[in-house]
Amino acid sequence: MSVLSCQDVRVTLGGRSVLAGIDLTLAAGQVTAIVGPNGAGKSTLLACLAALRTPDSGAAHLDGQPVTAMPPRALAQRLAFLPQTPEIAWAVDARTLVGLGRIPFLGARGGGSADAAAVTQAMELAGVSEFAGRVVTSLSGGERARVLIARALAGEPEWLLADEPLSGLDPAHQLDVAGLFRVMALAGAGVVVTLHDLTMALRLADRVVVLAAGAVLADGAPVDALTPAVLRAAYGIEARVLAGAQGPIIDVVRRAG
Ligand SMILES: Nc1ncnc2c1ncn2[C@@H]1O[C@H](COP(=O)(O)OP(=O)(O)OP(=O)(O)O)[C@@H](O)[C@H]1O
Repeated sequence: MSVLSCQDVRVTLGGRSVLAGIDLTLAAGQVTAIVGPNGAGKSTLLACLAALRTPDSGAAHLDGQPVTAMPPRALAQRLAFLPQTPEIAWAVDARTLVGLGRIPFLGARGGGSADAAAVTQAMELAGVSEFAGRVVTSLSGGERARVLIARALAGEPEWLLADEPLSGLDPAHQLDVAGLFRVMALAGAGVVVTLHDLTMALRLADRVVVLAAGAVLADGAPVDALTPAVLRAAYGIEARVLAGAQGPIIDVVRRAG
């Protein structure tokens, strides 16, 4: 079973400690949600795990190898990163964009039938087959977000690190994408997502890591990590965990006094 981890990761930006020594060991086959207030360091942590940022000290490892020392192509064959605000500068059609997810696997002669099949399957899984011929810049924000999820899936990654992948999606598509993450985890992939929707974190994740001010405040099964006391300390809110029809929901009552 693949393991993605980081040890004593520290990042200082603009003279401020953004990550203050993070230790995490993430197992594949699980959905892990990283939650926490704005500026807590969630995106910075994800970037360190994906080798997109080199920490000032400490390191992230994939199966014991420092991610920043792995050849980018080898890492990209195993790990896909979905940024929070992806830019699409090219007016290409959606199928071409999703095909970019196969780049780490292409040989000198370009893609073959296996690559084409992976692209088709990724578009089906993400529910974007109907957009195949549409120019991506003409798609709505949520449609584009799902095409980018398909691009990440096209590489059939062992690890998917996604920064707020559900923001901008309507409730039905949030459920679809959450279900997709579950299917990936059941198939053995490691899925790590940052989320602001705490009820979604409760329902979607096997494990929740609560970051606040660059430190891990809680880490465990969702109902153990997202307690009223943790939410008060992390966000400064009074919240209740209620029984909903489909499982627990988090009712945010007010700011803590
Ligand atoms: N280049 C930079 N210079 C100074 N500070 C920075 C820089 N980049 C990020 N930061 C700060 O680092 C902190 C952590 O940012 P990060 O994007 O990791 O937070 P986050 O938890 O993902 O927040 P959000 O929920 O708002 O997306 C923020 O306070 C941010 O302003």
